[in-house]
Amino acid sequence: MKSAVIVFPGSNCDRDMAVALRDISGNAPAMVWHRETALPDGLDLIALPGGFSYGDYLRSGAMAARSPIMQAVVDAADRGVAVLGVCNGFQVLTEAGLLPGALMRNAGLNFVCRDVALTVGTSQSAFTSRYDEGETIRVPVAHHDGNYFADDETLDRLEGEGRIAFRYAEDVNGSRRSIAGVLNDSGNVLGMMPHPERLIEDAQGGDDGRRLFEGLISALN
Ligand SMILES: NC(=O)CC[C@H](N)C(=O)O
Repeated sequence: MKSAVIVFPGSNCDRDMAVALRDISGNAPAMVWHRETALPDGLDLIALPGGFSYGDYLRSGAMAARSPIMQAVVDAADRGVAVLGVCNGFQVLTEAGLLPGALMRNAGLNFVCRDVALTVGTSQSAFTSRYDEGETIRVPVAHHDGNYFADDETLDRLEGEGRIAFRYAEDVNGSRRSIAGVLNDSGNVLGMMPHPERLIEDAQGGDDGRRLFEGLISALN
């Protein structure tokens, strides 16, 4: 599998994402600085990592979504290349219009940094194929802007089309309908606030995040 990790000024989970992709796929991803305007040829996966791009100024992800590389990311997503946005990466994907909705300040106005229980919303996507629908997993979150908002019509459509990949199984940040991760209408773009790349081996306290990468890699190979 050929992958790339986009690095923005203020990204801080780019190396964790690179280690997860390298260890699980056997190939190190290309690290692509946000000022580039083209991606490497033949990519199977583009990962937008967590962090605090542009210091979260304006709105989390808003300025990164306008970085030069993002046009190439949008074009690749439109061609069907898999795109995974984690935490700040999810915020960038909504700001770039690749996913519906917005990530607002957490309902409690606190930065939430802990493992949370998630329910898998669908196993009918490359990203979630190694999970069972309805399964509960534990994955860490670390964010202050994870409160997912979309209007009722959008939420109904996401539910009806099986595009809610993960839900919080406990109260975390006030997200509407407990949404923790959503897919685009083609199923090749996933944004999620929890960090699967931080939980890929027992030394990290568990490996519930590993199956996301395993499923994706087997679907893309
Ligand atoms: N870990 C992260 O990616 C943090 C995301 C984001 N900047 C927030 O705190 O909401």
